[in-house]
Amino acid sequence: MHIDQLKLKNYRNYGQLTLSFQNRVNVILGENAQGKTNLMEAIYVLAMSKSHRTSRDKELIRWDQAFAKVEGHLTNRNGPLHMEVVFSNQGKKVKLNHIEKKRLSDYIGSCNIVMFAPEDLTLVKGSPQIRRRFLDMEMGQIHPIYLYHLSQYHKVLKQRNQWLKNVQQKKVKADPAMLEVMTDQLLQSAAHVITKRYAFLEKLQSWAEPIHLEISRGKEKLEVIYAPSCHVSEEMDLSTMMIALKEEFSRVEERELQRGTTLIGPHRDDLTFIVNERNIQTYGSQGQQRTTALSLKLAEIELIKEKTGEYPILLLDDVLSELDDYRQTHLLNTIKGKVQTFVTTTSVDGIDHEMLREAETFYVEEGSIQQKG
Ligand SMILES: Nc1ncnc2c1ncn2[C@@H]1O[C@H](COP(=O)(O)OP(=O)(O)OP(=O)(O)O)[C@@H](O)[C@H]1O
Repeated sequence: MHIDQLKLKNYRNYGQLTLSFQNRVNVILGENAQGKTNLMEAIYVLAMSKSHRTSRDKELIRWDQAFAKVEGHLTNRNGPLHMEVVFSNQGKKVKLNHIEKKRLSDYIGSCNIVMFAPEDLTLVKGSPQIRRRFLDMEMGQIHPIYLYHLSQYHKVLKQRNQWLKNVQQKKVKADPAMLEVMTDQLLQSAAHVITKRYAFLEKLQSWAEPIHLEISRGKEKLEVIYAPSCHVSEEMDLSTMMIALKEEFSRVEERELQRGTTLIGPHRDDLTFIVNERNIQTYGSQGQQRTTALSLKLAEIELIKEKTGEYPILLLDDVLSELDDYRQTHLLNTIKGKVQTFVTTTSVDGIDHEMLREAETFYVEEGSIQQKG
């Protein structure tokens, strides 16, 4: 799958912009703060209908403008595809082949994207939130139904948390029947989310392990493990998981009423990365963490290919220079000739790879772009 043309209107620091891309590698060159990441973000937004770096859609609209529009002509295995996202005061609208889609899950998944940005290098050591976000974003693309269960979960979680808070502040009575209704609703979506996460991780692991072994020159065995916030396990099917969750919720009920919030569930779950049987969150070197992040991204690319039948578009935002020569070469060799790739960098000096020499180059300066073949 690839993007042939991207059009932006009032997006971040771009007024109006139309760019045509090469099927393979496109290099976006420019000084700091000129709009390189904004361009990558726009491609991400086109695919996912939201930004990878902010949840506030308003930030995407160019200052003092009423709306922002990202539009793309793409080609996938079924032929040409037109995608469009508009942000305005009335919220967000998405269109697929010029037809508005009311449900985002009917839109997301039409264009698969893998983004590798400096933030991803904190995937291992950063907060659990970063790892959950990684799971949610990646899974949402290949299993739109996952997004449905996840949004149901968050909807009920919000209500349940509000109610628990009201009880804690003695604004409402702790009615056990009320709590049970909300808990039952919550654990149903929770069970869907958790079983799907387990299944996804098993697949991801099967791709990431050999990739990681290769990048570490045969020295490191990577395991990615789901770390749930309560006693559930991979072997449980959906109904067993619901029964287990019910027990877990009754176990923490009193504490939840005291604390005024939901203490267990997918919003508290995490991932653990083990290399050669050691947890690298605690013991990993910087290099091991980088290699892990890279292995996971490369695994995702293969996973998407396996699931959808075609390679995703790859966005490498300012990360090539963060990797050493060996990892850079490994990354570029892996994607060579098969994945449409966008690379941003302030300079190509330190990156010596035939792929970049053959690439289309775009120079970004203060929200305007010049193309050089
Ligand atoms: N909504 C907006 N409207 C107008 N300009 C914006 C908006 N949001 C961000 N900008 C501007 O975009 C620029 C940042 O662009 P971007 O993040 O793409 O930088 P970059 O080229 O990737 O730089 P770096 O190499 O430092 O990451 C800043 O000058 C910022 O002021």
